[in-house]
Amino acid sequence: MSYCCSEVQKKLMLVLIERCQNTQCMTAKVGKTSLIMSLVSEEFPDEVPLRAEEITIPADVTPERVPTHIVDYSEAEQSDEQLYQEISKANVICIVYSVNNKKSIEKVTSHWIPLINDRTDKDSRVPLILVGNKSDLVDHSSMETILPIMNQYSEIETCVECSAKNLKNISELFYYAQKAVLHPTGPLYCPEEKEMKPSCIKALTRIFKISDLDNDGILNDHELNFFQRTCFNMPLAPQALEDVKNVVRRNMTDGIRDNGLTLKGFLFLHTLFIQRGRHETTWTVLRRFGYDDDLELTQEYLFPLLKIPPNCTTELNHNAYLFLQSVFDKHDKDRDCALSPDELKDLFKVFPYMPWGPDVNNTVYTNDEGWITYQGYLSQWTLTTYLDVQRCLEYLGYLGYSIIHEQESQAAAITITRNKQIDLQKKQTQRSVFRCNVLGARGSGKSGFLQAFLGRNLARQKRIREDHKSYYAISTTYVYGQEKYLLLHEVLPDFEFLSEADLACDVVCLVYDLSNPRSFEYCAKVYKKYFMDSKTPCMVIATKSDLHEVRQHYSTSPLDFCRRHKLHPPQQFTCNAAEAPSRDIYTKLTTMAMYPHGKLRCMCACNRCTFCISQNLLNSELLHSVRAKLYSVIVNRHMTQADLKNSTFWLRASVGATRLRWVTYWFKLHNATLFFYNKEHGSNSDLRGQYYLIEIESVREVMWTKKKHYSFEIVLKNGKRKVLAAESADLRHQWMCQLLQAINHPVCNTTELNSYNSETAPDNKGRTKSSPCNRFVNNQSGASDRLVMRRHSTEPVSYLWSSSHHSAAVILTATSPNNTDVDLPHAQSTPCILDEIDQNAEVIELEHDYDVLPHCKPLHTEEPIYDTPPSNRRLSEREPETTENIYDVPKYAFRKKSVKEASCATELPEITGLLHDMVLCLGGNSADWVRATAPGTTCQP
Ligand SMILES: Nc1ncnc2c1ncn2[C@@H]1O[C@H](COP(=O)(O)OP(=O)(O)OP(=O)(O)O)[C@@H](O)[C@H]1O
Repeated sequence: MSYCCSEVQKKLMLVLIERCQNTQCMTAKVGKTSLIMSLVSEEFPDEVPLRAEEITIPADVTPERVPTHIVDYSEAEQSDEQLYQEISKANVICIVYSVNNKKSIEKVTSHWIPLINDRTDKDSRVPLILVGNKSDLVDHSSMETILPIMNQYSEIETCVECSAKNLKNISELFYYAQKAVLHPTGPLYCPEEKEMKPSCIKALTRIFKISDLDNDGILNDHELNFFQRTCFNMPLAPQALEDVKNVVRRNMTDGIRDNGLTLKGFLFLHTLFIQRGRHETTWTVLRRFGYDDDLELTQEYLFPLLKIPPNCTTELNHNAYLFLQSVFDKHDKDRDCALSPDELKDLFKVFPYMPWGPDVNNTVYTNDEGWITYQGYLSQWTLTTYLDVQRCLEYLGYLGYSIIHEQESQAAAITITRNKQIDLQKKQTQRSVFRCNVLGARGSGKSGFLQAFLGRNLARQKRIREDHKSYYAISTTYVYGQEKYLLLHEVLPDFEFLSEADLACDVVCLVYDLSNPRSFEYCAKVYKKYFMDSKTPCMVIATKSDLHEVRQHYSTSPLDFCRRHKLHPPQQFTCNAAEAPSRDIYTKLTTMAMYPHGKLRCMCACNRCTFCISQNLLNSELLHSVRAKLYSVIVNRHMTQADLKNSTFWLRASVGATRLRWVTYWFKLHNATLFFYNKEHGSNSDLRGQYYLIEIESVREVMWTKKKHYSFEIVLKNGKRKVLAAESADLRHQWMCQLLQAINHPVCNTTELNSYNSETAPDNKGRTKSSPCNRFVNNQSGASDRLVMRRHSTEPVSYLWSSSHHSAAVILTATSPNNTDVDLPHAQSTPCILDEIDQNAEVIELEHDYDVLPHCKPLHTEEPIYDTPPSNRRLSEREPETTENIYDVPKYAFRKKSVKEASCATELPEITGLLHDMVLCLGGNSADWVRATAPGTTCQP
């Protein structure tokens, strides 16, 4: 339950008044000071002072958690002036009478209520509580006399009979006093009419609409649960939900439809709560949805604090877009991806006013019927967020963003971008919205340029009414695959009075009419005066390019002007075409805005100017082939030096995602590179690829038992592995030594390559182990890990292993299914791969980039196989605990529940909030309810 902050902070002042004007009355005191003293000391005082000291009850000991001041009034000690002062300060006033003293009851209406009303504003009447003390002295109730008074004066919130002597209803009296302040009846209900006030109906209707997530006019079970959880932090048990609906069904005909609660049923329930004195339920709902005591949305709710540092802009974040998307979907009933006038009206029903005027239709994309499309709708929100973030927050508040998305405040929807200066320094930006100011002389075609961005040609633009004209246009463009918003703003052509806002933007468009000789002059002047020394990129646009171009009456031509100022040449543009105008120019503008440092390629398409001619030359076939030749010469320079005649191995590589096919390659180690070719003794043209030794992290021997592959593995620094295999153990050893020496591994300078024959030492599961092997150099056994310098990787793994062919090796690239590290012996346990190796396969053409071979069939393994027992691996290399691996749910979710948690899990949710009140209000007759909700005798209007 969340109250509005200001409400919780409120200090509640309670004034108890009783005044005796004659001695007779003095002897018959009604006992207000005794009431205060009984509350404080919890016993009836024998001796009572004329007036109790002002008492402050701290928030944590009051039922509603509000600090409460109790002020006593004594005529003997205080003047009328002091009484009036206390009345004006009070939030609630208790008028105490004595149940056995008729005169004191009469004075309530004859004296006290008029006196208080005279001193308070009619619209903000202070709530009154009638307190009948000394109930211990009579055996009848004063309620019969009091009820008509309550009906007569709406400011009387409640009445309570109590006894200071036997402490009956003392704490209840103060509870009602607090309640009268925190949950007043006045704004909600009209006792005379016996119905809710229009402002309350309006607020609850808005709440209903927001909670009706699918906008079908019914709160279904899901929506009711969401509502209950949102307002009362408590879900509804399914049975309880049914009970509630049954209760509404019994009480009215159209309160339930299609098994859901209608607006009528919803309002009926709240009327009932209020009538039965459960105002706090309605108030809880109202406050949760941002309302204050006057049923206005609070400033804190609509305008949460949001500090925007200079040079930063405001954008909607992903969550906010998702929310707005759901709002659109909910109102686009005919699913045509556009909002018809009725749909738009329905969407804004939760607003106190219509926020979008007809100009919005000329600011964003619309469909053929002129209705705002989905894209247009999001664009308009983006525009509001960018130009006026406070307004955006307000609108989001009306739509209930923070409630539906369970956010702290509307401010959670906003992203404040990085300071633009930092973006410029770093030469990169994360912004999504870029502003382009469009400047130009009168009639130069600015409006046309804006409207063309929204896909409207001249014919369509002519249909726009002058009073519906917009000076903004916003839509999306794609720059290098990223979707960005470009916001065009038409600046009034008031040369002398361009404000800072007119100048501040990410890119400038200087527009001139090429058919008007006086048009360019304005652009030139504006540029020189405002933008020449700024870092804002500028683009000159020659509009109406379908018309005859005339010479501009300016000292230099537009093209020369652009050249002189290092601007792009003027971009020709027209919106006078049958089809929608091209969007290229807007993409270019966005690109310039995003990368103000970058140089765009020539954007002119005239094919006449120098820019176009050089561009064409650069793109020409001739230049391309020269460039390619140069490139290949440089790249191959290294290889031409290699002695290609010395190739001694041929290798195969896998191709195909589902079925492994093998390609044979010949490998050659030259200097710091391992080349592979299509052919044995292949020339440069047969070169298929290479590995640089610098990329090799380790080399080790691997082997498996079934096939006699003399294999060794190269682990690259990027985590990939290649398994090569020689036709004999000797050759493998030589290759390994060569490679190890090449990567400067010390082992190759020694005779430490072991002659351990793994074929003779399979592990007890029939798998082979990885082991260095070199029977020609040194036949020591053991130390099998010494050449193994592997690291576990989550990247795809590659295998290479030997074929039985002379001087050949096979390469297989595979991706392990779960990105787990799989070793070569593992591959042996997947016969599907091995069996498909065609040892005699012919050369098959491979993709050029060997390292990006298509993925092969995923490997299905029951258990991973490691060179070293998992316990020997470093902690970081170990597999996580299986329990953590098997379940998607994190481990902590499986922890043993505490007794409290366990009991919570099995129990049904506690019945509180809406349901609680429904049960209380509707479960029995009113007398039962009065007893249930208020111990002691209380009456409500
Ligand atoms: N390609 C074109 N061919 C012929 N007429 C055109 C062309 N483009 C625009 N116009 C016309 O030129 C006139 C001026 O265009 P537009 O209103 O776009 O200019 P503007 O710069 O926005 O003017 P203002 O400064 O008065 O707002 C309009 O009447 C428009 O119909």
